[in-house]
Amino acid sequence: MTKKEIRLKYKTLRQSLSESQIDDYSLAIANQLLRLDIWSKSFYHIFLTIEEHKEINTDYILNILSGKDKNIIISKSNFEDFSMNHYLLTDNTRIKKNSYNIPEPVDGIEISSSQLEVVFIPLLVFDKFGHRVGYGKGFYDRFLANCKPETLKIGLSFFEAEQEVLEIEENDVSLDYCVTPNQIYRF
Ligand SMILES: Nc1nc2c(c(=O)[nH]1)N(C=O)[C@@H](CNc1ccc(C(=O)N[C@@H](CCC(=O)O)C(=O)O)cc1)CN2
Ligand SMILES: Nc1ncnc2c1ncn2[C@@H]1O[C@H](COP(=O)(O)OP(=O)(O)OP(=O)(O)O)[C@@H](O)[C@H]1O
Repeated sequence: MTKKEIRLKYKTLRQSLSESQIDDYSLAIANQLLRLDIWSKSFYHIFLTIEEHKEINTDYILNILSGKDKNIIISKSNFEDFSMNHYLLTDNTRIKKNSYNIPEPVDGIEISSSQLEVVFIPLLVFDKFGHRVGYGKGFYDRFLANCKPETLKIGLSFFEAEQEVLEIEENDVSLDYCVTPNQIYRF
């Protein structure tokens, strides 16, 4: 399938999920993550849920991270150049939704991409090769290109892998792992 076809398929699939399914699957994904050997690092980047797009509820992962006393980093997206700036999440961080319904920090201590050790990545679809497809603005491809090569890239998905996504481009950054409610994929 092409990226366009595949985006439509998974947007529709997501919209069919009930609130309780989203909650159950999000918890299952967080529990799967505990089985990965990724917990000895310090700097973890996580996305905040766009509820309107029925994304994974990342609150469970945030709880794990704060329970383990990790540095938690969240981003602000710039829709003019599709870049992201990263900030340390603290007890004082004020979060506000932007015009795309993405919850974002208002301000805070800025962290550079090169400091990140683990990045949890939102996606619409992934395939058996670790290719990922998002909303099509290239935010994460640009962001991940600025991380160190050894930074762990972990996709989170409600649905299992597609056989193959066509039209993969040079800029598309592949995943190291993808975690679903039922499975851990290693690439
Ligand atoms: N929680 C979260 N944060 C994220 C991402 C994500 O996928 N999830 N992104 C991952 O890259 C970037 C933001 N990318 C986005 C791109 C488009 C739209 C959006 O609303 N686009 C269309 C229509 C949406 C649709 O396709 O249904 C619009 O303009 O209305 C939102 C976020 C950075 N932060
Ligand atoms: N590192 C980069 N530098 C410049 N342009 C880029 C880069 N990465 C991706 N792009 C461009 O961004 C556009 C969208 O890319 P793509 O379709 O892969 O987005 P996506 O991965 O689905 O979206 P997102 O990362 O926002 O979830 C493409 O035109 C692509 O060429």
